[in-house]
Amino acid sequence: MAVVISSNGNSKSFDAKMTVYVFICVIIAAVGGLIFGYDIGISGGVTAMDDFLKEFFPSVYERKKHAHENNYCKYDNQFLQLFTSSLYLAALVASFFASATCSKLGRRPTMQLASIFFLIGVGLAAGAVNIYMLIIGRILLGFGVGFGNQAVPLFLSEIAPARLRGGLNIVFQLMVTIGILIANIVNYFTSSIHPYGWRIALGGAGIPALILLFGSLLICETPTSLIERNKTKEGKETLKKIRGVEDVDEEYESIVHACDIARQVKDPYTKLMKPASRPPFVIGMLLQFFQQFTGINAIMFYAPVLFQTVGFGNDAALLSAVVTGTINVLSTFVGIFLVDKTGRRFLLLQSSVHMLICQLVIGIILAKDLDVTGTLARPQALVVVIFVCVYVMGFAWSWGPLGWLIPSETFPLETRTEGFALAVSCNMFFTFVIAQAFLSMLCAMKSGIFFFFSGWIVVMGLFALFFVPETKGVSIDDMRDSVWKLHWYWKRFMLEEDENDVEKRTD
Ligand SMILES: OC[C@H]1O[C@](O)(CO)[C@@H](O)[C@@H]1O
Repeated sequence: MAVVISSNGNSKSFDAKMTVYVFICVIIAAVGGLIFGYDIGISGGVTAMDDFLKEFFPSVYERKKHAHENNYCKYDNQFLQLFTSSLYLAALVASFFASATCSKLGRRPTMQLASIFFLIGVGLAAGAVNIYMLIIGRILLGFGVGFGNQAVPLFLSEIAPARLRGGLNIVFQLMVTIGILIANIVNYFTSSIHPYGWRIALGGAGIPALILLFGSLLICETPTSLIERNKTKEGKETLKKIRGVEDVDEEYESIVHACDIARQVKDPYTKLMKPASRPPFVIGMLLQFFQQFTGINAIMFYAPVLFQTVGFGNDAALLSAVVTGTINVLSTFVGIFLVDKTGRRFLLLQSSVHMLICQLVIGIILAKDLDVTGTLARPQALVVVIFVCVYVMGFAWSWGPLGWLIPSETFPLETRTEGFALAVSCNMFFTFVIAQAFLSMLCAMKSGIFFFFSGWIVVMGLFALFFVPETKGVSIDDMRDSVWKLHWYWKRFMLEEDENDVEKRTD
């Protein structure tokens, strides 16, 4: 599969306007990110709603009602965690199928399939009369996420003029954060609607799913996908339409050339295992692991539960989640603004120190000041919320968007989509692990969970310091010469590959 993705806008620039049509396409496609964010944000609120618990998890409800002591454990239930995490497991599996439909059928049909999965999933989850319907609904939503997260970033990158690709890449993450925020607001209002507020909350995802379904009838297929599937004439016409200029020959030729090279690589997954692929592969996969082990989703999924756990009432807990959601969105704009100015490394390193301090402060307050009923006095609870907010800020301008941006700009073209697909499924896998384990970990480790994540933040900060080179301003097709070959550690893999090539030639 051949995809031309540039994320820093420094690759060859072709004549192109930012057309209204491209703008509409970007907004419609990015609705896929919004649905993903909505699903992330909604489950924490729903699992804190009494009506929902009474209907599907009566034992958790009873425990919650009588929870005075051992407050950390009132939500610890594998089925309840499965409600949240089944979606990510399904998305992980689906992203491999989505990678195939993306190349065989195109990006647009893959997005349409995503919206159909979303709609059926929403119907089942919101209309659920038993736990099976609920979980199957979440699984179908997960298929939607898998198909959407594979197709949308590729679509955005291929449709955007080269000089705007970096910013547009982060629009995906921006929409994710907006989706989380909308879900937090919906949770806040629907929690007081009895007995079916939770159905409205889960059903809310139907609106963006419909927008994606009908909106995707208006948008075009990407030129790369058309040319890749030998629809060269249509590809060229589409390129003219989205670029708003008549002379697109140079860009058209470059896509044809990229497709030719990519076709020569018979097995991109084998190629990914070769030494020369080691730097982007290791960095791409580890960034996903680290992104999730910052502990962000412990906060995102369970913010309302977490705030309740540390002593806020139901309403106040949901409201605090709305505040963190707003900070998440606003701080992502900071990331968009800074990423090409300060560079990637600065953001990764700054935020590691920043997030480490926050996690430690939260951990220390909880360890010291939680009383026997598991609640905090108001002043300390307020400090916890403030540090959660400051923590979210740091994540939102660094490990959040860079987790998607760096893998999309460091793989060479011939393994770019496969590498990216692996990164997406890796992200889903670790999101699943955190979603499934967090409540049990919170129950077992108590405030220690924050020290656990602090430990990982130290590791990722050191990894960024020693192993993530700066890619700002480097053309994406020049990573090998300008980045990897000059890096103190990664250069050995380039030399190994060069030596292998020489040996092959002399044989
Ligand atoms: O904004 C936070 C959200 O961003 C992600 O890392 C995706 O990039 C999610 O896993 C997380 O919930």
